[in-house]
Amino acid sequence: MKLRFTKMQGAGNDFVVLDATQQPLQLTAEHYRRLGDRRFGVGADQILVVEKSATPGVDFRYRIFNGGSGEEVEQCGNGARCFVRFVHDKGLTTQRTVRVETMNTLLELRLQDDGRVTVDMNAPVFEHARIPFDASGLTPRELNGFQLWPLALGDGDDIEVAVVSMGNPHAVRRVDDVKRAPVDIEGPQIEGHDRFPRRVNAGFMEVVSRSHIRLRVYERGAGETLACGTGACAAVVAGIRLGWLDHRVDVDAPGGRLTIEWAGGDAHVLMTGPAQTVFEGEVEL
Ligand SMILES: N[C@@H](CCC[C@H](N)C(=O)O)C(=O)O
Repeated sequence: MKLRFTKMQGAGNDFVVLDATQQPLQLTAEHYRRLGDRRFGVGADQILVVEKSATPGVDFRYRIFNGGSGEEVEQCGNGARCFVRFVHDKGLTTQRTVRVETMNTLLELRLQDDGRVTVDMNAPVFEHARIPFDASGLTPRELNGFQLWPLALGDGDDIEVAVVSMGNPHAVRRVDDVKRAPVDIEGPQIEGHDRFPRRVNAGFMEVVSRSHIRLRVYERGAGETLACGTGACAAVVAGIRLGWLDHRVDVDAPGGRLTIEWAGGDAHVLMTGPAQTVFEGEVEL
């Protein structure tokens, strides 16, 4: 089977984007892993499938598959920005504000005049059952009315994480120097920790000032990526709840900068950042 694709990136988080608006795609997890494979396929952190929506008032549906595992997941912030760029560049819409449904949410996205995209990422979710996170028997450290949870890792060390869902699960750990953070060792241990029944994205956040953090994320099903949009939202939300950050924060990931705004409470999280096409191609699967 031959498949046309667009390769895109947002702050270095890279995607294979497939247009399924004209006819549905019948791909398996193995196909998605193959597309994500940097040696035997195209290479991408995630594969995004753009479809028509059957819901009134919603412009598109887009589905997200992790490139490492091939599993379908709920949410992808950098992917959402690339999705908007894609539907514009392909002439699938001329609207600058687009409404799209993912597996579990509706997002509203706005293509800015400078080419960046702002995504309304909805309100963060803290209920453990909805993350999901199993805190039974754990005693958290309270800070500013929010909790840091102890997590025992394989080597016997206990770390502390804040937990939040941005539609997908995140554990955020504060570190002194993100360049030296043990992302490659602790990342997989946190991702597969049995306190997270659906696994988790593991963020390592260095607080530079109240409006600036540095962040690395070991993503569920993809490994460490150059940026994670939902990870940036989760880190800023956790940092605000813990009293470390103000309401508008620049997040420097290894691949670029995202700006995250959150007023707290039930307010929606806004994420702004770049989205670019890298090349187009055809692949034999
Ligand atoms: N790169 C993403 C997140 C993609 C999904 C994630 N790996 C998961 O499994 O939840 C982003 O920009 O948010």
